Amino acid sequence: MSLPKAELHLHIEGTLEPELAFELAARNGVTLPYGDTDELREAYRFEDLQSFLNLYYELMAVLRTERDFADLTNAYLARAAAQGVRHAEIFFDPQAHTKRGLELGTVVEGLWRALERSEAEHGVSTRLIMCFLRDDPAESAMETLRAAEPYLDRIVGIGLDSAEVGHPPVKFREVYEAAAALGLRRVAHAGEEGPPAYITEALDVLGVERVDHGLRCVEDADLVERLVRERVPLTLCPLSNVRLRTVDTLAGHPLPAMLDAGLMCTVNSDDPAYFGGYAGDNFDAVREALGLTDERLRELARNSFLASFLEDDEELRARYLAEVEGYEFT
Ligand SMILES: Nc1ncnc2[nH]cnc12
Ligand SMILES: [Zn+2]
Repeated sequence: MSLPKAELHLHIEGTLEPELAFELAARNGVTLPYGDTDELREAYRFEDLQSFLNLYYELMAVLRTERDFADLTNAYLARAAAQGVRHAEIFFDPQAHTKRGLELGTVVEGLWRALERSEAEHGVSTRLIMCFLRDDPAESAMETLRAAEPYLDRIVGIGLDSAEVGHPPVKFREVYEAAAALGLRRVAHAGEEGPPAYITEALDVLGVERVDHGLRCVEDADLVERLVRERVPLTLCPLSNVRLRTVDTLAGHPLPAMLDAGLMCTVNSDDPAYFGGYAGDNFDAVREALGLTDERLRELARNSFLASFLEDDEELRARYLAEVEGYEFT
């Protein structure tokens, strides 16, 4: 769907399509344990978040040089632009690369090569959000934050991702405090597989401004009421939820009830190469499976720009919002 939208929950490593994975493997002399792209696609049947993460981290082995990160990002931006994405706030997982021996600079410079040309080449404005792996020690996150200080002019904020259950937000209290002191915006995955209490903790202990997923808030009426009252944006990822089995079917997704409750929902793609679709595909899928009206879809698009970190360019945000209001559905 070409409805103008911002993508607020997108892991750049999760945009690695099988074809590009094999191309980069050949370029870098990396052997993948899959014969071809069809065999690799066969592996995209996930039981839960962890079974996906295992493949996600395995395939990162093909990303080795600045050029690889630039090519990956350019490929994403082209696909996103074709689906109406006008602004993208992009996550990356520095520790997943530094633990493989890459320099943080290789990753950031590579991403930046694509991002700095994105508005001119793809018509997509961008921001970069550095995520910490919550199943790694908090000390590693703190070291990563310190290592990123030379690049903070290119990084708008921090996030928290990877295996959620057993790794509550409070584990990263000091890291988030340090990031806040550096002027970084704060988001975190919470309530994807983890309990509603993790959402509350992300708000109260980490001071997050958006909750990534936040799906399981629906289990706690008081929490829903709070999220509505405080207008906390939730970056939902419907196709991801189906593939990772956090919902049984797309038709049973709580998105319509969440919108009816007054929650500030947005729709995003998470790891589109793995979950069957980019941002526009997610909009198409919820329209089809959940019967969302055009005005509901417009609300989701409006929310995406309102929830974006465009405070440094309110003129651009206003332009995007005007595009949303003027969009004619087909
Ligand atoms: N959906 C997701 N949840 C947690 N960590 C992730 N890393 C990449 N995608 C993720
Ligand atoms: Zn995610």
